[in-house]
Amino acid sequence: MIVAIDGPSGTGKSSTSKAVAAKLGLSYLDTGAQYRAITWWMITNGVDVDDADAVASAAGKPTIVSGTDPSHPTITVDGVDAAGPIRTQEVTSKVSAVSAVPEVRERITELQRSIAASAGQGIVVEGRDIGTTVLPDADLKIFLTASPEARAARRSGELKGADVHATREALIKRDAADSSRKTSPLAKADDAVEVDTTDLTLQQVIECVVTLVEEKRTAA
Ligand SMILES: Nc1ncnc2c1ncn2[C@@H]1O[C@H](COP(=O)(O)OP(=O)(O)O)[C@@H](O)[C@H]1O
Ligand SMILES: Nc1ccn([C@@H]2O[C@H](COP(=O)(O)OP(=O)(O)O)[C@@H](O)[C@H]2O)c(=O)n1
Repeated sequence: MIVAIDGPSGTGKSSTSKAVAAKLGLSYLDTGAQYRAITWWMITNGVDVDDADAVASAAGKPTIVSGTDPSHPTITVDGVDAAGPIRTQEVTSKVSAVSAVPEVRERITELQRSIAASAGQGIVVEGRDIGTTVLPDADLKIFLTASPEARAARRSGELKGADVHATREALIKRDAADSSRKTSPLAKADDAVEVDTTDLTLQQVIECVVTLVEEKRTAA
């Protein structure tokens, strides 16, 4: 069972995917964490993230390893735990530039496909282009949405004290960059089920996705 969950930032992809995977005994992959990890490596190694050629030449250098246990997801870069550093404002503001570079996407997509192929019990993979590009044959595709206001309120709740207005503007800017890039943009697959989470609790979203997976399993 391969489940692809895509959507913009703050729609609930990570929390939903982790909970659904844990409940159904599936593995879990946060593909945004992988793009954040390669961005962190570029920053740490002095690569100018706005120089696409420099990013492309360095794309093959870091070794990124994702742990796929939904109750304890991990990410390392060259053997170093990157879970903390990949969540800084600096990485968040630079990740869209790095993830738009085709050589980066090629490398990370290959990694994602090999992780999905080796997940014995199945996997929930969340990101921006999973249903459209990475795993177009996924058994179930979900596209989560929510209003920019709801997403900004959720995100600024996490980043304690962050200004909701500034958070909303940053989210909108990142979505626009992710949706307009040439290679594998953020997009809903034609066969994805769209779930608007604006007025749903996280628990309701989890139940909705679990029901959809169970329906697929029964039909298979
Ligand atoms: N339906 C929901 N209602 C309220 N808060 C939610 C909901 N879904 C997720 N959240 C909260 O919003 C924040 C962002 O969720 P997250 O799963 O990280 O989104 P994404 O992975 O899409 O960026 C988290 O703090 C999460 O607990
Ligand atoms: N499949 C994916 C996942 C993430 N990304 C990029 O990685 C960034 C960070 O993704 P994320 O899922 O960690 O973002 P948040 O929703 O947590 O803010 C996105 O803004 C995209 O630029 C991507 O290009 N393709």
